[in-house]
Amino acid sequence: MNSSTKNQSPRILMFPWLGYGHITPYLELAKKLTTKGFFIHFSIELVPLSLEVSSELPATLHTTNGLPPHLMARLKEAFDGSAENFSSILRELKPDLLVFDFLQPWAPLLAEAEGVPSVIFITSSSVMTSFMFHHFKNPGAEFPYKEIGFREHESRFMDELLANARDGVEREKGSAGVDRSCGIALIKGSREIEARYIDYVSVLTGKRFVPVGPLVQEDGGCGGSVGSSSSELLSWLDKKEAKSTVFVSFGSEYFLSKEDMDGIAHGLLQTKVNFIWVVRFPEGEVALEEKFPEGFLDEVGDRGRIVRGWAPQTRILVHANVGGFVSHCGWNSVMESLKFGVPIIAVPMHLDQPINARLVEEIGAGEEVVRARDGRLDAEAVAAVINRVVVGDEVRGKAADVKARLDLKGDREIDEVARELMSICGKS
Ligand SMILES: O=c1ccn([C@@H]2O[C@H](COP(=O)(O)OP(=O)(O)O[C@H]3O[C@H](CO)[C@@H](O)[C@H](O)[C@H]3O)[C@@H](O)[C@H]2O)c(=O)[nH]1
Repeated sequence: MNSSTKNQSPRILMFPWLGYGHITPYLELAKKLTTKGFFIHFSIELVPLSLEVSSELPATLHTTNGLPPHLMARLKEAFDGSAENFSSILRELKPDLLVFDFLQPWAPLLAEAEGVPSVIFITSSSVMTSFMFHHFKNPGAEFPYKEIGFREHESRFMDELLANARDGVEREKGSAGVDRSCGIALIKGSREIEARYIDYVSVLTGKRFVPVGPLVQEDGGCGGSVGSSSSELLSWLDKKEAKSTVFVSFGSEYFLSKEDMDGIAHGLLQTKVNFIWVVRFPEGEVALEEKFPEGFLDEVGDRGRIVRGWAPQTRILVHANVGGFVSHCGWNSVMESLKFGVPIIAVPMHLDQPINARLVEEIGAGEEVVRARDGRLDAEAVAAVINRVVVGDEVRGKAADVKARLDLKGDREIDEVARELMSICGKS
């Protein structure tokens, strides 16, 4: 954008939390808003990592998952310690608006001191956000939507979330920064699938939540180039039959346990579907034979592809030969699958994922593999759900309906967001 456009356009400073699942929705929102006449500044690298944290970080670790708790606390401190740098950025840029993440609820206070209004943008689902606020505001009371909740074997996740929430309650009086958001709160998602949860979280917080839409690239990013190993993978997929292949991936942070690896591997073997499975391990490069059940890789042959570390997920999901997504139900993965009409075989792991998986079942665009009472992932259950979702018509049909509804909605949600933000910037 040239400097004259920059001078006339309302300028937004975006400040996501430094995690892949947070940065990408902020980038997608930024791209959409530039098409609606905004100029975007993007700030992510603020942490003074010279703080003793960096020397102690294990070399193979690429996420905060599995980070020793004392280092996690230190990392959080380092993030909070970036406040001073952030103030100077605000002073220098003097944006018309700050868009901030709920994990950095101190940012709007600094913006206020510089006379800059702020709007929160939450990258989690509305179902999860309303569920959490319900528990902040009404401890002990049952969530009004009965199908949404943790199962017995997942109770520790609820404890985990509430422990985080308690931290938030102490630091932010339970608002996670929503109170400081100017007029509205933005959230990733669409009224087409979450209307009642968007309304409920608005009631709970007294703040109008405005969904920004799925924020998924229309064509799965097919315009850009991919590396040679990815292009070889996509050529392999081209040769398979329509809707014959499942994509198996568990986001950017989680490492599967040995038991879950076995359950999924044996489950896949019991079906006839083709598959692409993205695997990563906390210890970095290890021999695949050590990680999969004995004989698995030979038995699979050309029916499956194992990808180490990272695959072009959206390109795979948009491909006509993909018929299902075995997913942990991270919110970005759910939105990508729904946007491309790919039915979900839900295998939630932790955090918000079980709640997102219940939503996927509720809207009918997928089915969950229900674990045994002790949390075990049963191969027969994995295979049965894959077969129902990929080979049967019912779930696929519902996923196609959801896609059609999201497509029909088009850019109307982002148009509304742009109108709201223009008015907060005082430009409408
Ligand atoms: O091989 C891969 C793996 C992931 N992705 C992309 O990475 C993102 C993954 O995001 P998500 O599905 O949300 O999973 P996580 O990375 O696990 O996200 C974290 O953040 C989410 C949003 O707050 C939460 O819902 C999750 O529980 C939490 O683990 C998606 O855009 C994927 O397309 C790839 O492109 N290739």
